[in-house]
This record gives sequence, C-alpha cells and structure tokens, in this order.
Amino acid sequence: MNIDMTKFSGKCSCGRNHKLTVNEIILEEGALQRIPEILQKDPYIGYHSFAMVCDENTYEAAGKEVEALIKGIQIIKLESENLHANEVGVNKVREALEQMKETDCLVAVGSGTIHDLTRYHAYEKKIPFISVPTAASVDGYVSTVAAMSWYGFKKSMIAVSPILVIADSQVIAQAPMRLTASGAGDLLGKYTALADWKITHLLNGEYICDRICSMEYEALDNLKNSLEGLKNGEIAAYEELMYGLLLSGLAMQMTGNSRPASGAEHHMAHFWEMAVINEEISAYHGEKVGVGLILAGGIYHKAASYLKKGEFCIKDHVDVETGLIEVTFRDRELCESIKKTNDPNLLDSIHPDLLSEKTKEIIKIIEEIPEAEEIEDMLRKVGGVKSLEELGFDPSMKEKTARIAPYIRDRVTYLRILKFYDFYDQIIK
Ligand SMILES: NC(=O)C1=CN([C@@H]2O[C@H](COP(=O)(O)OP(=O)(O)OC[C@H]3O[C@@H](n4cnc5c(N)ncnc54)[C@H](OP(=O)(O)O)[C@@H]3O)[C@@H](O)[C@H]2O)C=CC1
Ligand SMILES: O=C(CO)COP(=O)(O)O
Repeated sequence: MNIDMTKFSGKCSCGRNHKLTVNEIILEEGALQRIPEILQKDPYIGYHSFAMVCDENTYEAAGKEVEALIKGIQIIKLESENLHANEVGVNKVREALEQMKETDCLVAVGSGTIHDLTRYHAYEKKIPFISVPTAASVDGYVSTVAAMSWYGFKKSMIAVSPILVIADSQVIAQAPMRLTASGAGDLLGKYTALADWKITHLLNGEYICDRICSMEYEALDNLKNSLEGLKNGEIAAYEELMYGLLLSGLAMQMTGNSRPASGAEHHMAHFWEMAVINEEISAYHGEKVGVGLILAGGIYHKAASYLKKGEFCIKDHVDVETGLIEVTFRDRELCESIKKTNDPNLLDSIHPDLLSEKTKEIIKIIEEIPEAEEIEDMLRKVGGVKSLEELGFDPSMKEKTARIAPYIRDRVTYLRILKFYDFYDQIIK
C-alpha cells in the first residue's frame, strides 16, 4: 500500500497547517524490490552516493538485499551486541562515516536504534535519509526526534525524519515475534498518552488536535482486531500494526513533538532505561511502554474510582519532588539536568479549582483507557511482556516509578497532576 500523505497534511480544524517532512511511505510485500524504480524518481534521482547504516542482524534481514539493489552503496555494519542509541553508538557511526567516501544520502536498515543513530547523523551532516524498517517494533521510524540515552540521561534530541520509507511487510513479518509484541506495546501506549494530552488540554488549554487523536484511536482499534493475525503470521496483520506505528510517527510530525505518542507510560519506560536505576534490564522499548501503560492506566482507573465517589480533596499547590530526584539520581550532572527540566514547575499551569470543576470530563477520558486486565489479554495474545517482574524489576519499583518518572520530561501528564489529590499516596502503591 502507498500511504496517501495528503490525508495528513494541510489546514486543519485545530487551527494549524500540518506539515510533513516525509514525502512517501511504501508499505507492502516485496517493497524492497521497488527500490531501483523509486530511486529513479524526483527527488531521489538527485542522490548519487548512498551509505547504509545497519547491524549484523538487520544486514541479514534486509541489508543484503538493499546492497544488491543500490549500486555502489557503502555499508556501515555495526556489531549488534551492546548497540544502543547513545554517545557510543553515535561515535561508532561517525568514525565509519569519516573513513568512507562523502555520502549525500543515508539509508537506515534496521529497527529503532539504527534509525535513531542514522537520523542523528543525517541531521548533523544536513543530508537526508531513507528508512528501511526491519521490524514493527517502534513508532519512531518517521519521527523527527532521536530518543537517545545521552551519558545516561534518556532524552529526545532534535533530528530529522526520513524523506522516504520503504517498509517490506515480508521482512517485517519474519522479524522475531518478541519485536512485534514490543511494537504492539508501543502502539497500545497511546491509550495513556492520549488521555494525558486530553486531560492537560482540559486543564491548561495546551494545544490539541482532534484529527490526530482520532487517527490514533483508529490505529488502536485496528491493532486490537489484528492481534490474532499477528500470532498467526498473517501479512495483513503485520501491515496493520506497521501502518499504526507509522501513523503514530506522522502524528508526531503533525504536532511538531511527541505529545500524541508519549505520556506517563513512556516516561516510566524512559525512567527504567536510565543508567542510574542500577538494576540492569534488557527489555525492548515497547515492552517497557506496555508495562508502563498497565501501571499508569491502573493508577488512573483507581483515581477515577475515588473521583466517582466524590471522596477527595484537592491541594492548593504541588511542588516537584526534588528530594526524591536527588536520592534516585545520585549522579550530580544527571540530577541537575532533571531538576532543570522541572524549572519552572509545570503544575503551576494547573488551577486546583478547574481540576475539581472538570472531574466528570476527567473520568470520561480515563474510561477510554482499557482496564489493566484487557491490556494484559491483548499483550498475551502476541506473547508480550506484562509486568514489572517480567521486565526484571521488583514490584516495589512501581511506587518509585510513579513518584519520579513524571519529572524526567517537561511535559504535564495526569500522573504528575495526581499529586494534587489527597488520595495520591494510596493509589500509586
Ligand atoms: N525516535 C523516536 O521517536 C523513537 C525512538 N525509539 C527508540 O528506539 C529504540 C528501540 O528500538 P527497538 O526497535 O525496540 O529495538 P532495537 O532497535 O534497539 O533492537 C532491536 C533488535 O532486534 C534486531 N532486529 C531488528 N530487526 C530484525 C529482524 N528483521 N530480524 C532479526 N533481528 C532483528 C536488532 O538487531 P541488532 O541486534 O543487530 O541491532 C536488535 O537486536 C530505543 O532506543 C527507543 O528509545 C522508540 C520509539 C520512538
Ligand atoms: O518513544 C517515543 C514515542 O514512542 C518518543 O517519546 P519521547 O519524546 O518521550 O522520547
């Protein structure tokens, strides 16, 4: 399927003129074979010196074929072991680029890490890149930001989207099931991300776009209907999941940031990824997001039950947990970065009276998030990860995560707002 990009750009009822930086997305069986024909078209015909960034596994999955299809392409094949989107990975690609002939277009062949490393260098070198995803594992393929672990701090860095995506559903359907389940977790995470966006909009008027929200809810419905097909290896189901993940990336382009794709569940996932947590875990991004969704969604539903009974008081003011940040992030520089992210206190934009006034609307938004058992059932269908224990953490990590994760980004989420209520300490345990 050729995704019709005109559906996502242009004037919108939200008041913005949405602009996309990706020209074209091809998602179909055998898409790789179309590479030579596509590269003969404008604007791709203008590029003459391609360099592929891949690793050992993704070279086998698709890189080999891409190498045969793009004459003269130079190859940067990274070692798979311990490869991360961090300062070490960035330097490895930089060193390889310095040793090769000047390139005017990069080609990312791989999953999330390879794409973030490639987009980082495309941005730095001011050259475009083409995306060849090898697994439906993340929604970051057409993202404009690189999600990097930079000296231990998980942060979003400005980068670029690919100009073209060539997603071969045959390659994607053959990726390990664990990667597919991880992609399902990343997409399901949009339930809490959207709830956070809608609640914040309600309380402080932050920009929101109904069209983007509807696009994401549609992708979630389609994913629910595709879970059985994913389990059975049906190509159509893989195309549906990949389409949803790409759509989420387009939503980020339309908004200009990751607001529609990343809320409390992602903040939890990022928190667990930070080096300072001390407990080494080796889960994929979407696995962590799926567990983040189960925890954050569960906490939101507990809050809704207090709200429904009217059993709550709202505080006049809420401070950032600076003491807790200091205890958790003992590395001074990291601690300072996180404190800087929270200055000024974003909760100053939330007026306690309005929080009380909007109770009914908040309950309605929370009810759009499936209950934890339903999410677990969905993840179970694709063999996904569902709990802190499966990630390799002790259950006590839940409370620590709920208290600190909301502060690792400068974004208001309902998990952060919850501190206004007197029932906060009971529901995060
Ligand atoms: N920029 C953005 O907006 C976003 C970025 N991200 C980032 O993406 C990263 C996670 O990416 P994710 O895709 O989960 O995982 P990774 O890219 O880190 O790793 C995936 C693993 O699967 C292997 N692999 C990929 N495709 C195939 C295939 N077809 N067959 C066999 N093996 C395969 C890779 O091989 P190998 O070991 O050789 O690499 C790698 O081991 C994180 O850093 C996350 O922060 C996530 C979401 C959004
Ligand atoms: O992972 C992402 C979307 O899936 C990007 O999120 P952040 O902007 O929180 O890094």
